[in-house]
This record gives sequence, structure tokens and C-alpha cells, in this order.
Amino acid sequence: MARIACSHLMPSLLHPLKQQRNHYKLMGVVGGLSRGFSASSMKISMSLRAGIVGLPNVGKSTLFNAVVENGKAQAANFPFCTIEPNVGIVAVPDKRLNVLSDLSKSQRVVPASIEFVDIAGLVKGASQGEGLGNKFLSHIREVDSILQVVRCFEDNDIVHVNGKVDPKSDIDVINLELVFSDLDQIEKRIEKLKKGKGKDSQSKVKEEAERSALERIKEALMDGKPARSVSLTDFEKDAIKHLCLLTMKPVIFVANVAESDVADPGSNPYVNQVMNLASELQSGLVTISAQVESELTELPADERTEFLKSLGVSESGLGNLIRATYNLLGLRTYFTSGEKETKAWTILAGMTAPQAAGVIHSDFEKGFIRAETVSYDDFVAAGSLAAAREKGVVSLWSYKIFWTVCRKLYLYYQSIVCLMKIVNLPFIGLFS
Ligand SMILES: Nc1ncnc2c1ncn2[C@@H]1O[C@H](COP(=O)(O)OP(=O)(O)OP(=O)(O)O)[C@@H](O)[C@H]1O
Ligand SMILES: [Mg+2]
Repeated sequence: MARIACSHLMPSLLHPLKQQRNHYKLMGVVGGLSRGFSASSMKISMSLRAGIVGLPNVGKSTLFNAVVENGKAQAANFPFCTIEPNVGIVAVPDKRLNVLSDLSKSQRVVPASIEFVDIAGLVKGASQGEGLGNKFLSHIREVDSILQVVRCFEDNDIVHVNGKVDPKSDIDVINLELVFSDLDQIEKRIEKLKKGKGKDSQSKVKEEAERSALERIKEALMDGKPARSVSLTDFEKDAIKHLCLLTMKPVIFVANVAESDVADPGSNPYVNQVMNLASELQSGLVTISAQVESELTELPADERTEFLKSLGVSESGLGNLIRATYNLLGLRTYFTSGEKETKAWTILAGMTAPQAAGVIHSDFEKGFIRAETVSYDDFVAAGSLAAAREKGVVSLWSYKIFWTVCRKLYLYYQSIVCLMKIVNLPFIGLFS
């Protein structure tokens, strides 16, 4: 199966709703799907979710409110201010959308989006249920990636649950709880797998892959390393996917600094500590002042520039945070463009063409037949899809050859059966 290795792919099959519907029917016939499909039943997967995680009272909700400009999460100076997760969708700025929209004369433009989820603070012992820990951990299980907010500002008026600002210890507490929670889940699962419920040989192979992957992950976790540090085959990744392991999720550390550090965060020794840990844990790092960002959103546009100038910086750190979240988490964009709309869709780097189509609708993945794709640059240079086709820069991602071969084999099989019957020979099934 062809792999989408780079961003900016544009499947021309995935256009406005009506075309999607027609195409779905076509795919249903060729791909063997018999279910009906109506526009009203279409549930579009809008965006991937980034969970804002950290100790209590480190600035998670303050950051959330700044990122999701109209977010109304309660942010206040007391631990466990947040209990239920706050959710907000944020557009990812991308200049290419307007260029495509002009070329296709689209009626509207829909940018890619990321869903930010502000999750309650975790404390030591969360994996054992401390501070409603199990409930909060289950909220983290539901996100695709983690933004771990780390307090890097001194302020005696803001309570620190462990009594002092110490990024290394804070990061260790959170990571250890995630590790414990994963270990607990893995041990239960391995016990279950030992009973070997797999009915056919295929499920037995999958169970074996899952067991072997989990044994290796368990070993890494016992060494305090995250599950994502273990190298797994795609098949193994797929076999353990259902567990939604917390330490498998990509992480960005968000060093939350004081207003006075915005211009030169490198001079803050706490930030340097976080930076070293981030590289050790194969994670990204963004430095931001949640307090400054939330104050900025309260100001009228003209006063924002003045405020930023007074702090010694030229722009807000939010655009950077959103883009970094998008890029560091291995997210990629592909576009669909037509008269009705030009739209950016978010996929994970390395997703296959059918998986990418599944972001629009899961049935597109199940019944995938083919997609025509063209790179953004080639499309813009050609000016239209027809011109791009003529230039030969459009690629085809297809199951067509596979189905053709299957069909030929099947016909061959049928003719042998027929022949055997005619000459009355004993027959051994080819596809038993
Ligand atoms: N960079 C910063 N500098 C100074 N104060 C900050 C900064 N970031 C956040 N704060 C303050 O810290 C306090 C706690 O913030 P917030 O409620 O956002 O934390 P939280 O992590 O969401 O807490 P909880 O886990 O309890 O929900 C607030 O009073 C907020 O104004
Ligand atoms: Mg909060």
C-alpha cells in the first residue's frame, strides 16, 4: 500500500459533500460495502486533540483561555480549580489555503484545527486514585497528544502543591503517574492474553504481536522510560492501539515563565532544566508566559502591540505554540479544494492514503478504492487539476491493481472448478 510520506497532498476525490457521497457509492460497489450512506449520517472528524496536562495550579487553564481566545475555563490561584475538562477548537493559520481557494474560486475556506483540552491537575499517587487521579488519567487517555505545562515562574502568592518551584521534580511526578497507569493496564492485559482467547490463526498472530510488544514496553516502563521509546513494527503498534497507552502519546513541554522572562527565556535556569529533560524524553519544548498571553487576549488589538513592546517582544507566543503543537506532534495537512470549499485536513505523518481519507469519514478508509493527489506546489504551478493531470504531476493511490489481481485469480479459480467438473476429476479447493 502506498504511504503518504509528506504533507500537502490533495486527493481530488474528496471534494464537496455531494461528490463525497457519489464517490462513496462507487467505493461501496467496488470495495464490497453494501451499507447505505446519507449526508445526514456523515460525522466528520474535525481535529486531533491535544491535552493540556500538569500539576495543579501551574497555569493550564490560563494557557487554555489564551489559546482558545473565547475559552472560559476558570483559572484561579488554588489547586484543583479545574475538575471537568474544558474543550476548545483552534484554527491553524496557513497562507496556502487562500491561494488554493482563489484558484478553485471556493465559496468558503476551512482551516485545519486542533482541539485543546484543559485537563485537571495530576498529583503524586494519581494512578492510585489520589486527587480523583484515575478520572483525570482517563481524560488524558482520550487525547492524541500531550502538552505538559511546567511552572517556571517564581511567585510566592501562587501556591505550588509541592511547596517550591522545581521543574525536574514536577515533570518526574507527572511522568511517573503516567508510567504507573500504563504499567497497571499492561499487566492486566498480559494476564488476559495468557488465557489466549484468539479463535482463528489471524487473531492468534495479533495476540502474540500484542503480547510481545507489551512485554518490551513493560520493561521500558520499569526503567522509567516512556512506551514511545520502544521501537515497534506497524503491526505491533496496531495490536496495542486499543490500550491508548498514556506514555505512547507525543509530548511537548510548555515552560510557563514570568512576564519578566518573556524577552529572554534562555536566562531562566528552570527553562534550561526543562529543555534538557525534553531532549532526554524525546519531546518538544515551547516557552511561553500563560499570564501574558491571557492578559493580551483581554486587550483591544492596538493596545496589544504596545504591551508586547513594553515586554521587549514583537509578537505573541500563541501562534508559535499552535504551530509547534501541530508540527512537533507529527501532524500534516492535506487539502481538498473545489467550488464549494477549500479545506485543510489534519493527518499524522506516515498515515497511508486510506487512513488519510478516513479522517474525512471512517467509511472512506474501510471502503477505500483510490485517490488522486498532487503536491501543493505542482497544483499552484499548473493552475488547475486538469492542467496538473496533463502535466503528469498527479499521482494515483489505488487498490485497483490489487482488486484486478484478485478478480483475475477468482476467475481462474472458477474456470478450474468448471473444468474439473466437466472432466469429473476430484477437486481440491484453492481458497479453503
Ligand atoms: N506565567 C505566569 N506568571 C504568573 N502567574 C501565572 C502564570 N501562569 C499562571 N499564573 C497564575 O497561576 C494561577 C493558577 O493558574 P490556573 O488556574 O491556570 O492553573 P491550573 O494549572 O489550571 O490549575 P488547576 O489544576 O487547579 O486547574 C492563576 O492565578 C494564574 O493567574
Ligand atoms: Mg485549571
